[in-house]
Amino acid sequence: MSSAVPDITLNDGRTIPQLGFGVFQVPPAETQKAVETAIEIGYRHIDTAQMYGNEAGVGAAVAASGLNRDEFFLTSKLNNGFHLPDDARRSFDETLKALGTDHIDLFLIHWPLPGRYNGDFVQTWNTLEEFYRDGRARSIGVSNFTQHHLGRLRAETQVRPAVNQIEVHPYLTNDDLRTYNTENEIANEAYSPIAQGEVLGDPVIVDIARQAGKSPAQVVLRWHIQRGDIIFPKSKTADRVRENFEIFDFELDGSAMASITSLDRGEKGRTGANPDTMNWIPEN
Ligand SMILES: NC(=O)C1=CN([C@@H]2O[C@H](COP(=O)(O)OP(=O)(O)OC[C@H]3O[C@@H](n4cnc5c(N)ncnc54)[C@H](OP(=O)(O)O)[C@@H]3O)[C@@H](O)[C@H]2O)C=CC1
Ligand SMILES: O=C1CO[C@H](CO)[C@@H](O)[C@@H]1O
Repeated sequence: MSSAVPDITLNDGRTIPQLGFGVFQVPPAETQKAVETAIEIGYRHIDTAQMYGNEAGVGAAVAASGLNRDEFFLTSKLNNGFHLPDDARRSFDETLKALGTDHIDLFLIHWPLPGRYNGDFVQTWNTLEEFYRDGRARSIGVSNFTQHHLGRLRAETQVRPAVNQIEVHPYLTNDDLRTYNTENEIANEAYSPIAQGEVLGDPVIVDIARQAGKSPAQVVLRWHIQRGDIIFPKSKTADRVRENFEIFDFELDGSAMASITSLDRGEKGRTGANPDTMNWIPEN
């Protein structure tokens, strides 16, 4: 992969660019253009999901780029209504078709859905293991899993998740779960890295940004990079997409890192759903 973006090595030996572009809430009709802009800027890692309804736009942008498929790192996620094995197989085929590829770089279980399917995300994981073994998913992982979900996978399945994609930002540092992931060689992917914009006006962050000569978003994204997490901020605004990419020419010192980490509000800082109660299945 060519760019200043560092690679992280996953537990299966594959590598993933530490910075990518997320497309949650990018409308399907605008996704191709948004991803083309990101590709022009230099992004090669794109994070989508069946739930976002915009995989085809991602695929169209990759095709239009004229770059080789292996220049890209593409992630998608199994939608909540498709945990049963045959549904997962069918929807995985649709994901590959929409993305216009015969393999995906990383495929995740989007949510563990504790109250659905008798909580049997283990069976769902076994189905993702099939995709991994037949080579159509180069890496497999999970999202919104906590320690007890991961403990079951560890005890009852063969392939360890390569990543756990969880909410992490200065208002929800999620450090206990991050540490658990690290101890189990599961890479941390930090979603909603700027808390969907909510942390950008924080006086501590604004002050550090002023001193660094950078924007609040750049400072927060840099904080994630220095913590070693994989991030994929989302923006529909080209200037912001560029700004979010320009985070490799400065460094935060230990005191700035600690000040940002101390903004943690625990559960109160969460912007999305709680993994232990989230059972929502989209209508389609
Ligand atoms: N696995 C999961 O359950 C989840 C995964 N995700 C993934 O994580 C990605 C990122 O998280 P997301 O929830 O989108 O939130 P982010 O933390 O990336 O924030 C996105 C918001 O911040 C704004 N923004 C982006 N860059 C800047 C900037 N430089 N200055 C000011 N504002 C900015 C955007 O506005 P605008 O677009 O208008 O420019 C948008 O409103 C998602 O796209 C998705 O891929 C997210 C949620 C859940
Ligand atoms: O990725 C996601 C984006 O937001 C959805 C809810 O609004 C979440 O369910 C999902 O995890």
